[in-house]
Amino acid sequence: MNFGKVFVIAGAAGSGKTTVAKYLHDRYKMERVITHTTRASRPNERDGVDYHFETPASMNRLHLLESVEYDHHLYGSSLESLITGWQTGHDDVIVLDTKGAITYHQKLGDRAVIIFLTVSHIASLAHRMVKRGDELRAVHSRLKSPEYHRDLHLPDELKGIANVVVNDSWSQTTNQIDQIVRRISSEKD
Ligand SMILES: Nc1nc2c(ncn2[C@@H]2O[C@H](COP(=O)(O)OP(=O)(O)O)[C@@H](O)[C@H]2O)c(=O)[nH]1
Ligand SMILES: Nc1ncnc2c1ncn2[C@@H]1O[C@H](COP(=O)(O)OP(=O)(O)O)[C@@H](O)[C@H]1O
Repeated sequence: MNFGKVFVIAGAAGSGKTTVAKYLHDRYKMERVITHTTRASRPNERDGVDYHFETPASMNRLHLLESVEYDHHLYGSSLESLITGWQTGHDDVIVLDTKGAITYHQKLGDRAVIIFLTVSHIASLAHRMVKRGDELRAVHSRLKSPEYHRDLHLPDELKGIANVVVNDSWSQTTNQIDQIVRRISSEKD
């Protein structure tokens, strides 16, 4: 089988990770890797499409490549789902926290293309979460969590490795993402 790349989208809550993952799927046919979580689904989220929604017991039975605790809930991804994506002949795209991005870099090396999203004004993150339809209680919990504050900044382990994209203007973001995809694809040739 032809193993491809996995584009790992990391960054703070509300920074646009899911939006960028959807763009990479729509524009470049990348396969979205659906990860597992024990958190409750949000309005408009569907099981098997946005996440595989799990109970702590069902999460425990999975064979995960890596897993993390984020804002009191478990999240994890499997090697099997990466391989299923590559079997389509396309690259994969996955949305992870920065701890997961570090693990992917350590385990997969150049096969993992890390994109770290940030914004110029931190306050816009909470506004985007509210606009997205998150419950206010969930937004407050997120803003209080140490993981949210940790993921505002690029971790030392990914300095010089991750492609940093400031997602203030969507048109500038797509330009930058297009440049990254072109560079990676020219390195493959
Ligand atoms: N390490 C890791 N992180 C994950 C996984 N699935 C989701 N995440 C991350 O967990 C964090 C919380 O995700 P979510 O509850 O959907 O909140 P959001 O960032 O506001 O969209 C985000 O940083 C996700 O990227 C996974 O399988 N592994
Ligand atoms: N450049 C941008 N300008 C304004 N809103 C944006 C931008 N990028 C994403 N959004 C919006 O911000 C909200 C959060 O984006 P999302 O992709 O869900 O973030 P994350 O997955 O990182 O939590 C969504 O409603 C999305 O449509």
